[in-house]
Amino acid sequence: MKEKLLEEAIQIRARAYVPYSEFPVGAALLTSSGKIYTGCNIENAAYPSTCCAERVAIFKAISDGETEFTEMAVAADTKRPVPPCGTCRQVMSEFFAPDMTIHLTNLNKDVQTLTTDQLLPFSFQKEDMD
Ligand SMILES: O=c1ccn([C@H]2C[C@H](O)[C@@H](CO)O2)c(=O)[nH]1
Ligand SMILES: [Zn+2]
Repeated sequence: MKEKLLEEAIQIRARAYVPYSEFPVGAALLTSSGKIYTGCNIENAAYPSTCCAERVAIFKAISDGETEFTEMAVAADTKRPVPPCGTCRQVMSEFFAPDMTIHLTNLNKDVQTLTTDQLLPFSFQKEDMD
């Protein structure tokens, strides 16, 4: 499944709306029921209104009623496997198990696989507000 997710993440970059950065990113998220949700980055003339590929994929899945995820892939044309931004890491920590695997890649298919907790250790959680 890892290879399929990497391929889908690379392919969905074609749908990215990136007139400002010209830097398309793709993501593919696997649910525990076996469904794949893809996402691409969607930019805006008001730059901070941009949504990253990772969050588009996660929010598509959540809005479809999905709650359990097993694996994610993220791809961009980078020298090293693309590192997700801090906001996406925080959103991943909200919805993914601490030991869920996230495959980061580039167009050479160099892959770095990390867990949610490795991407954002000591993340703020809803239990911290109890
Ligand atoms: O992991 C990442 C890193 C960057 N971007 C997007 C945000 C913006 O559209 C562009 C440049 O930062 O890349 C993502 O979608 N995911
Ligand atoms: Zn991000």
